Amino acid sequence: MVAILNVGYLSLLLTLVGIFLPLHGSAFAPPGLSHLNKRTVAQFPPSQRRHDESRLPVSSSTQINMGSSMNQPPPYPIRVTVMGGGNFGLALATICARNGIPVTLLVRNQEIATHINQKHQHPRYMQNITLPTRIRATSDPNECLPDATYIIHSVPCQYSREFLSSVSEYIPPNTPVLSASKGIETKSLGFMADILKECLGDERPYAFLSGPSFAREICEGVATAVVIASEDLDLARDLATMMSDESFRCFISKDVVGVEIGGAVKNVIAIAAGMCEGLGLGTNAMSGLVTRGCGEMRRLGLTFGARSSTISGLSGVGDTFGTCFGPLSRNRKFGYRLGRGETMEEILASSTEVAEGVDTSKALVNLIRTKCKGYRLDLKYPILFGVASILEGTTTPMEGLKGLMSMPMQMENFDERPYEFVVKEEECEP
Ligand SMILES: NC(=O)C1=CN([C@@H]2O[C@H](COP(=O)(O)OP(=O)(O)OC[C@H]3O[C@@H](n4cnc5c(N)ncnc54)[C@H](O)[C@@H]3O)[C@@H](O)[C@H]2O)C=CC1
Ligand SMILES: O=C(CO)COP(=O)(O)O
Repeated sequence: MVAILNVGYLSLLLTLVGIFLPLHGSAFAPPGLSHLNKRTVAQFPPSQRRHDESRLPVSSSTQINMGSSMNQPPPYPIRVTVMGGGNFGLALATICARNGIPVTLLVRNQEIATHINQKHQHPRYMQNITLPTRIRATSDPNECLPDATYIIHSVPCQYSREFLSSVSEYIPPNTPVLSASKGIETKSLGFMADILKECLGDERPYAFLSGPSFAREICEGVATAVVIASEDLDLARDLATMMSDESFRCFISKDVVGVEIGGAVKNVIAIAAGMCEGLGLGTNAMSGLVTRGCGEMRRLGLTFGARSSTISGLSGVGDTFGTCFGPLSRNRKFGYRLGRGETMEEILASSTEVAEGVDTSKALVNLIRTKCKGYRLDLKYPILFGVASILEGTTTPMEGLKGLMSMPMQMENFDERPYEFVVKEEECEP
């Protein structure tokens, strides 16, 4: 009996190890940077060689105090700057620091930078988390952007344009930028890819990180899997290799649109899921709502050229599950309070956290109205339109629920052929 249990335990352990092994590592390769460590010191990641040869090797300021770390630094000079010292910026900087990479956090205020440098904690975000000593913070873009090998952007979507415009002059034309922000800008109806290209130019290589990845769990070193998408697969591969370690596993993709649509829509579905819980509904309602929400995400994704497999992947269904069912989501919490009967004004006045789904919801329905063909789009996207009208104050969560429950009968999947046709086809089969 003990032997059987041990075999079962061992195979479960091996499965988990398989899921979270670093991107290029063989089953028993050392964790983190295993692929990069195979390269000689003279070699650099292919995306860097191609885009930025003139700027390698980087300045000697790379050799800052390494502090204590689990992993060895990569065998070539590299430095990362994370723009945005909020929850996720801190988490992304922590991942890089854990992998031995000198990382600078660009924050808005020098007092916060000094606090982080001295106490290795953020005064406001990530309470009770001690940051790796390798993370340095500054409020001076000139100090950390011109010689960064990679720049990570982690400022909320609605503030990104203003922020990027203020720092663009410090970012050299070829430096690759990895965006971790999720959402659609209300003014332009653009995704992060559009905002970045408009603010930093469309020649530079961009990548987009998304998936179920709560900042706190990352900082606590709990196993997390994400996807990094880029039209430049070499860049996605290099970033994924650089960031993957024993607790952070990056997959790669070329489907930027799909990854961005998932990241934006899941926040709106999470608000709906929170309302469902706040209304006191049960597991049946929640499961039905989230599944139908993912269907709307897929419909929108396919309209915009995303791959169906991306929607069912980490950045789509995966992040939707994390955000709708996990306790940490700010969007789910926002929806919960709405479902309990609080008004938008009350929630906004008493909350220090940004629920990005609120703005994204507005942007999404405008985007659908502008870009999608057909009439009664609200019947094609009832959850997305329903959340928007609740946030606008034209419907209550209870009325929204009643609306969903009295929808006209329709095929479960929008791309299914009508039933009669399928029957006829089957009848014709030999
Ligand atoms: N928190 C999380 O667990 C995750 C967050 N993300 C994404 O990362 C991005 C950043 O999110 P968080 O770090 O959680 O946000 P946050 O609300 O914790 O921090 C926002 C940061 O942006 C900075 N900022 C720069 N310009 C700003 C301006 N004009 N107004 C307000 N803030 C400004 C703030 O100083 C702050 O450091 C978001 O798009 C979010 O969707 C993605 C995955 C997980
Ligand atoms: O995107 C997230 C986790 O993947 C964070 O979600 P919230 O913004 O709802 O907290």
